[in-house]
Amino acid sequence: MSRKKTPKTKGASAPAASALPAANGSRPARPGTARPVPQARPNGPPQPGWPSLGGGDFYDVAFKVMLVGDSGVGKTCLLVRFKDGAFLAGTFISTVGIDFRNKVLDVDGMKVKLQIWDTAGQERFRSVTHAYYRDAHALLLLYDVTNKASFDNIQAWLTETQEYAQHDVVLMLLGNKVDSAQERAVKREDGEKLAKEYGLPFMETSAKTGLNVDLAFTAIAKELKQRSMKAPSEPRFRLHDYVKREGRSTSCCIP
Ligand SMILES: Nc1nc2c(ncn2[C@@H]2O[C@H](COP(=O)(O)OP(=O)(O)OP(=O)(O)O)[C@@H](O)[C@H]2O)c(=O)[nH]1
Ligand SMILES: [Mg+2]
Repeated sequence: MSRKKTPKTKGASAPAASALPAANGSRPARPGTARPVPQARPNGPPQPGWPSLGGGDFYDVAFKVMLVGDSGVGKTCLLVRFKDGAFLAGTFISTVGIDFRNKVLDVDGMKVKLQIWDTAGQERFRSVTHAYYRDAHALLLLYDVTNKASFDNIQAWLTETQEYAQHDVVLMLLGNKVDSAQERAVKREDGEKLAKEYGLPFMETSAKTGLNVDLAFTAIAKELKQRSMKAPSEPRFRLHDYVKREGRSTSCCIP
């Protein structure tokens, strides 16, 4: 069994479209940085005595996750919340092209690296994002609960997904900005109904408070990890059940 270390210069499988710069002050998107396939190690428990994983450099298996949805729904903020535990308040700076961040999670004793691609929601970048769908192992479809149009557009995003993504891609629907209760324009039940219609796991999130943010990515990591194991020793992970059980609603909790 070998434990992988995030290479300084990464593989060159991503479409060249990632050469577009990011306008949001994060690292510019670089070409050729995506990993094409889950890099599963042979099954088995992690070896003792490996170097400290403090820097998040080492991983057993890696997956590519994409955030998609209309401009302004909070994709970049969700990613920043997950990666850095912070909220990008203030002026909204729309993503240009595509950007990514890596995060390694400990999932039941295995280091799962998520390479998370933050796409631009603006129409003019659509052709850029199309090129990335095919390598994605999971897609998080976001709408903004204060913006009905972003919810109505989810069907169009699903159509794109069907057209460009792998048929077995893991999907999850997220209604973001639930902290803005006064401005809510999409009821939780409507999100649930849409999710049910398409057979998607669903949660409401807030990049501002952090509600359900870690949970959404952890659920995806668990599902992808399990799928990558040829003969899983653990009981089958059920994404829908997990999200239903663990997801919190705005009324019940402080994240
Ligand atoms: N109240 C609240 N505001 C949020 C939340 N998430 C994002 N925002 C705000 O919504 C605006 C848009 O957020 P972004 O994350 O940049 O949106 P995006 O989906 O990445 O937009 P594009 O890059 O254009 O596709 C910003 O002003 C954020 O501060 C949230 O959970 N709650
Ligand atoms: Mg963005």
